Amino acid sequence: MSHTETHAFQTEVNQLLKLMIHALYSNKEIFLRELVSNASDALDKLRFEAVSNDALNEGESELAITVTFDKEVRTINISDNGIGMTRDEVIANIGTIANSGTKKFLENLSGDQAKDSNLIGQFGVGFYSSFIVADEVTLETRKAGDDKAEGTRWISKGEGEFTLETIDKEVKGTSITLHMKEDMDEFLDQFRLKNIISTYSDHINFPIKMVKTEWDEEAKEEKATDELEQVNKATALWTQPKSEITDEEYKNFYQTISHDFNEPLAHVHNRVEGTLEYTSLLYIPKQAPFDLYDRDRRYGLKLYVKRVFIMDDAEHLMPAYLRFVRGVIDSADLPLNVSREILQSNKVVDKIRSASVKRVLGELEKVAKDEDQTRYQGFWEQFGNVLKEGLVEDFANKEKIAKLLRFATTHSGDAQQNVSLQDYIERMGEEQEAIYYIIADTHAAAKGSPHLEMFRKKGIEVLLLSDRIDEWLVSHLDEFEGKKLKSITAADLKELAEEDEQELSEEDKQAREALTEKVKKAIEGSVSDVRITHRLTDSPACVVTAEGDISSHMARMMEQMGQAVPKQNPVLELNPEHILVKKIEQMEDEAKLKEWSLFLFEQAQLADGEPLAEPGAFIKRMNTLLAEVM
Ligand SMILES: Nc1ncnc2c1ncn2[C@@H]1O[C@H](COP(=O)(O)OP(=O)(O)OP(=O)(O)O)[C@@H](O)[C@H]1O
Repeated sequence: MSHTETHAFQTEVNQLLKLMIHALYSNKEIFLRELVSNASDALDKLRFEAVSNDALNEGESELAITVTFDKEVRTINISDNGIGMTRDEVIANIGTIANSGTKKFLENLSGDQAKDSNLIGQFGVGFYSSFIVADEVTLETRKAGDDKAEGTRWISKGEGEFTLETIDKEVKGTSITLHMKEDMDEFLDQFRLKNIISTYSDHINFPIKMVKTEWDEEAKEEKATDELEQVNKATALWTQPKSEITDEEYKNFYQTISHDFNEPLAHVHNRVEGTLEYTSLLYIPKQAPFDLYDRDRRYGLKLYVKRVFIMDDAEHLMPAYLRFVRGVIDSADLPLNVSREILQSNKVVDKIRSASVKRVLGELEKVAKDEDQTRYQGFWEQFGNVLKEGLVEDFANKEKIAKLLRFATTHSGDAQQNVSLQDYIERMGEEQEAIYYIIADTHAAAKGSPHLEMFRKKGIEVLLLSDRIDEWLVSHLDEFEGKKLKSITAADLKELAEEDEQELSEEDKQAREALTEKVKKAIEGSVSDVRITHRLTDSPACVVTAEGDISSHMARMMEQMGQAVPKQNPVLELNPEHILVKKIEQMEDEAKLKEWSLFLFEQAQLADGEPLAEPGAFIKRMNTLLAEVM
């Protein structure tokens, strides 16, 4: 005798369900696409596993999905004779969110349903979409090859709990019955269901069957017969010639394989024949999933061998920096029993991968060249920081990736990253040799840095970098099209100095030397050197990294990551034209000189976003100095 156990959903599942029902209400019919897509995955898995273990077929030769409905009792049923699930798998897959990233994400929701529902696009839709249309869902499943008495029935109203029961199940696979909500009559209709299937699931690789109906002349209506008929084409979309596939079909196929309810940004579809034979259909999504930065996240490509599904998440087919690409690769050259280990060091895979990467980058280049920049801007906002990883990861395509980068710069001054390195070079003056950048913790800090003063005055554009990965990025991108990339906070910026120095008299030069010596002596131990600046016009002082040292921004990042960073003193640069510096130059009293010099040093550190060693001492010093002059 079986007994019924009641389990509570994880709180996160409840939250997700509520959000999904709210967000997808106007798109209700996708529940069918999602369930059919899951059924198709289950058939794919069975077909693959049965290659090496025929017993899993349990004597059934045809793999298919059946969709039926019952108007009287208000139910729709979607069944497959695929791989099925064990009881433990049901618990793990349905009603739990194993992924820690999901939990973290949900903790960040605002509670404002309208606002949060925009975020649902970052999730896969999947099984839970059943609850948009159903007030109770019954899932019955049995793993292929298991004892027929070992089936599992899962029932839930989608309100906090589900029950589990062990049942006899004759046919392997999964059967899902949706008890439809009161206002969902439209779906209890042959024509409507058939229509949804042909819109979204025509190219599912397996037959989808419905009960055949016949016109009953007497009753003047369609009547069900005992026969089933196939209602989809069941041809894998990627095997069709490009010219015969509509945009709508490409879009629907994307949504089916990705469980993403947004449209894709772009796709590339190629058939390759010759020494290698394969087809690839690759999609670039519009919106990043919430777990794009989660290390445990699965990758998006499905691998097929001669139309037989082999595996999901075939991460060797795309490098990590293109992990957002979804789609299908179907090879005629790999063996059916190919494993993840074999994929790791396989020449065929390497070739497919490098050609696929080129296609994706080529497509991005095309989108980037569009006159209307909104599509590329959208892509960049979602995936720009991931693409930057490619500069380090993919040496062979470094140039191509560098061309796809976009930056905020002093040209417009706003935070939007929309300037390419090519745009920058086109705007460069003839005598400018380098591409200049500044890195800070935030865009505002970069934009407000005193280091920019001279660049502004001379009309030289500077890249304003403030993404965490940027420090790493510039350390791997020394040059672009023959122009060096140079930090404006680095020690030597001689090119800015030359013209200034030529105009100086010998006397002025000596005075400046005396000034720097004096200040250096006054705050010895805090700075590695004191120099006259070429960078400032309005501020009295700034700090720069001593030659050979790592930048202060990098040092801060390393400290945050718990790494030991050797103590390094910066160079203090003084602006001799500034009134405060002029006053210091005249100062005789050593104690006073020390206080003023420290004060300049500390404010320069603050302007650089640098935390002060002793903030309390700084405030005290400032107040004393203010009181003196008031
Ligand atoms: N018909 C089915 N047969 C066998 N297993 C299934 C079936 N439907 C769902 N599952 C299992 O439940 C899991 C969760 O399904 P769900 O639709 O929630 O997410 P998913 O298919 O993994 O897609 P995504 O997370 O991208 O939305 C699946 O990964 C699969 O293991």
